Amino acid sequence: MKAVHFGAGNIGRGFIGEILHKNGFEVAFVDINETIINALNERDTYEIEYADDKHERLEVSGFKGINNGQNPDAVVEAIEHADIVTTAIGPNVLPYIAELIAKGIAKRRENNNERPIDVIACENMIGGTDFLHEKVAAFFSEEDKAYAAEKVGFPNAAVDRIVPIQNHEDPLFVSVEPFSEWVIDQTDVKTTDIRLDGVLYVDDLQPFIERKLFSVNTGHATTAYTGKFYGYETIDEALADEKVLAQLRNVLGETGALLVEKWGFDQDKHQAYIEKIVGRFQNPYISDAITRVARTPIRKLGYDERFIRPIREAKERGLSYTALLETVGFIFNYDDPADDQSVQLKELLNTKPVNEVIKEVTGLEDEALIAEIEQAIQK
Ligand SMILES: NC(=O)c1ccc[n+]([C@@H]2O[C@H](COP(=O)([O-])OP(=O)(O)OC[C@H]3O[C@@H](n4cnc5c(N)ncnc54)[C@H](O)[C@@H]3O)[C@@H](O)[C@H]2O)c1
Ligand SMILES: O=P(O)(O)OC[C@@H](O)[C@@H](O)[C@H](O)[C@H](O)CO
Repeated sequence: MKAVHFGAGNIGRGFIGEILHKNGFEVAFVDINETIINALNERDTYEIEYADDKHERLEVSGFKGINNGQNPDAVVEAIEHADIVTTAIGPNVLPYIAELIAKGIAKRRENNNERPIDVIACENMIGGTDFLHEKVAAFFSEEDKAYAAEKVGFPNAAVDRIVPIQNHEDPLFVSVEPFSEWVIDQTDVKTTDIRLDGVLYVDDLQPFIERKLFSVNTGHATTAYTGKFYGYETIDEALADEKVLAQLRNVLGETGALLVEKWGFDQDKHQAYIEKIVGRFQNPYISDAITRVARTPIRKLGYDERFIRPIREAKERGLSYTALLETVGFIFNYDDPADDQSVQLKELLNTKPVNEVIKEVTGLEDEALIAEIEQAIQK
């Protein structure tokens, strides 16, 4: 079995690569990072270390690297012969790889390849694969469209594992938290004979992705932006401060109340899920930079993203969103000169009225809510 995976970064090598390897796949990692691609081609193995007191390691083998910037034809060829295509490159990058995926699918059609294939975006985004599908379909001919409707699955997915930025001499070595969860919407899967061990296949992904995004990611981002406000550099360091921990717990209390009401989750089980998350963030064997978790703040302020969507839905249901609003205030005040979106956000705030910036980045039209956000920013 063959897989093509876009993005040989932290989660790519540290989770998707792990699962594909354990399931016996040969993996072609596609990336523009020359150091990583060269290392993948020079070496037969790389190691994953599980960050706990045992420090166990897994040796991953059976891979190669393709630089899509330098060798796009090799990517098309790899997709032509693959059983599965996965991505973990960041939502903003998905449009840039869409054409290559479309070309690979067109090649399969031209060669009368009857074997189905699934394309799965493993990004932190609701409807990530739907978004990628839309971008890929824009490059389809009418024949490709008909072929893809029959032979190409685009299932949405949720992935969860904390993989911080790696600073090792070995560019392939990756240290990951032991916990992991990969959930795939099986209703859109076309390769029904492939069932990846380590993946949960479900009929309705929505409760899973919302639970993950609005607990793990809303909580993580809350820790990062609140932590940065109080002068910290890493997530574990920030959570040692009771003010940051309290903000995290308050936010997870608000999204938890929403999720329990919306999806009918068992209250106690959800509380246990929250406790697990707090423990994961406090993992002493992981040092996760606030700049990584807080990266691309404009994306994180999006209409369907980890803050604005739970705020909108909590408001609709008459639930509390005070702590979520406070965190949004911290995001608008976030400053990382090395993050393009942070710089862009500052520029917007320096050149336009605050309520206009809020509308622009959040997509909100609810004037009362916009005013509440403005107050939170000023506070
Ligand atoms: N790291 C985590 O803890 C984690 C967990 C779950 C989900 N995710 C999601 O996975 C995605 C990737 O996150 P990450 O932390 O692994 O980031 P990362 O920066 O470590 O990896 C992204 C990789 O994509 C590559 N890339 C960028 N542009 C590219 C292009 N045009 N073509 C090919 N490759 C390109 C980069 O060189 C990099 O190696 C994000 O959507 C993130 O939200 C991350
Ligand atoms: O990847 P982002 O920028 O959407 O979010 C940053 C982190 O919260 C995220 O990468 C988590 O580590 C991950 O989602 C845990 O599963």
